[in-house]
Amino acid sequence: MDDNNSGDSSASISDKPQKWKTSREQYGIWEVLATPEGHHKRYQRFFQDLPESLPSLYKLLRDIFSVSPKLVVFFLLYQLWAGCQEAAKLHLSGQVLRMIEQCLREGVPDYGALCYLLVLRLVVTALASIGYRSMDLLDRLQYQVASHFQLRIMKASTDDSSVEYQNASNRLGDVVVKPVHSVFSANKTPYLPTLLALLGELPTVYCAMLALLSPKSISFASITILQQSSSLLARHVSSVFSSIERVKRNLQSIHEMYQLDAHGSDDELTDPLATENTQVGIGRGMQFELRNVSFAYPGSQATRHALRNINLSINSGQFVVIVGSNGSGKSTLIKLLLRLYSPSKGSDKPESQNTSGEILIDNKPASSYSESSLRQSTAALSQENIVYRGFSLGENIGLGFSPLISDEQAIDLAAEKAGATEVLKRMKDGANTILDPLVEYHHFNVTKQSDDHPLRKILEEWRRPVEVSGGEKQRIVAGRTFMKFNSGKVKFLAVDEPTSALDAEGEEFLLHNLLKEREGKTVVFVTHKFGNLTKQADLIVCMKEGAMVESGTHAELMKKCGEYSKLYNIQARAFRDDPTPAAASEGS
Ligand SMILES: Nc1ncnc2c1ncn2[C@@H]1O[C@H](COP(=O)(O)OP(=O)(O)OP(=O)(O)O)[C@@H](O)[C@H]1O
Repeated sequence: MDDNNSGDSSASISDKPQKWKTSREQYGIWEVLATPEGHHKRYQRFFQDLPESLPSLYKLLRDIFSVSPKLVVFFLLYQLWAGCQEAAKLHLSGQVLRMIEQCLREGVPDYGALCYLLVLRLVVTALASIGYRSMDLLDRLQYQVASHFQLRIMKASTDDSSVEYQNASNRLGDVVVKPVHSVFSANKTPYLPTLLALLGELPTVYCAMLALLSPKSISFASITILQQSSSLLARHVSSVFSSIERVKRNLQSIHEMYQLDAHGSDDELTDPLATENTQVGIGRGMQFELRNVSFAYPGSQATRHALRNINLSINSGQFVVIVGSNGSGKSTLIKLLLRLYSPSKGSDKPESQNTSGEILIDNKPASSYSESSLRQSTAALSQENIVYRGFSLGENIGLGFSPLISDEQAIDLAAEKAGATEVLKRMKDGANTILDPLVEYHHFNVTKQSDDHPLRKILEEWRRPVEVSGGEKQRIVAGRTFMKFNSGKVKFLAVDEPTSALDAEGEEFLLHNLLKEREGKTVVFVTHKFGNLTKQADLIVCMKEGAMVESGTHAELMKKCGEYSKLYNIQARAFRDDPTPAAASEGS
């Protein structure tokens, strides 16, 4: 969003004299534009538009009725009842009080009439509570009406997809527009709210009984005080109940939050990474040792492990390349090194029976490091290109190291290393471009206004999509990784095939620049593309079906003529004049 005028609470937006006065205000990250209008003007406009809108309103009501006549009739009856119930309750209360007054004055109680009125009052209260619960049916009506109109819009604007929509909608069944757990628990306890509403009537029943049985022991003042204090009490009790309910719902999250907090602060004291940072500073990459690591994804239905019996040592500062066919476990291995998963994590869960082994980082168990310090010490670049909504492209890069999120120079440098400079230059607003700004309009139908309305013009401009290609997104995300290096704390760089959408030149540029950042870091790349990368690697790990089948340098593995050399030759063959397997098998 353009915030050039932030803080200017009533700057005029257009140069031309307009009949609209537009104000611009900043609320946090939101920039709010408005053309304030007096109430009388709004009503005037409403009444002017009314005759034109009446036929459409009539059609709408007819359509809603056609969707579900039964529910509509129920809705109307409910509205009628909702309007009457409070009046009925008030009327009956008055009758009961009059009857009690008569008892006190004349001392001759009319048992039958008083009991009749009390029962009637209780029935009305119960009906009011049941009626309120029937709002679920109205939710259902709302859902049916919404689907009906969505289908109509689809039919009018597009093609056959409306048939698919209708089928999908039919499959959804009679759902209500509410979280399913609230529907479930509401159905489980249908009588509780009614019972609570009836309990609220107890003071009235008590007064009536007292007036009948012992008229001398009560007075009007005591009845009034009892009624007032009991309604106050009922309100407080119900608010206590709802607070308990809220606490109950959030108890687990509160508990988890404090556990996280406690875990974080304990770890900070004992975290080997934190101590090393302060004692010897950075200067060497992380060292990894995997001992007999087997791993299955929690809850996975796969019949074989994602990783099987991996024994691997990665020395500090090494450049390692992991290769292997699809599904061989390369990304999983990286995720374990990044401790996004852990072979022993969640050992109390049944699925962890499928995971075993140990990962050591700098000769200490990976679990002895806090997750937060590991996150600080690692930088990961993967195939996922997430550009966060609501942030500018520059901020998306800056998020890699948030203390410098407003530092244009640092962002420009990171963008340059990732090959994203041209992407930013291409945009009208450069690094300030927001790909998909969050735009809301409220209260006032901007799109219905005349073409020269200032808000309409701005809305159209904001909604105009800014397109970037997949490769350009990859460059922005790579910029975020380069930004993270500014922290000076990164000791491990994990790169998982981040160049799938990049052109050959962009790929080479990015990989070259990433390798230039090797100093003081252990670097692990996952790749399908052999060649320069594997030839430069200190160690190549070759994976097949979850197992590590080979490891060594390019020259060592080519001599072995095993899995690595087979995969390498398949790629090399494509670049040879004589692409026959025989020619290819001659080696590197
Ligand atoms: N989140 C997950 N949940 C369950 N199983 C998974 C998950 N991610 C991967 N797997 C499974 O684990 C195995 C190894 O997957 P992994 O992504 O590590 O392979 P890969 O070698 O990186 O493959 P590719 O070259 O296609 O990226 C595969 O069988 C895959 O289906």
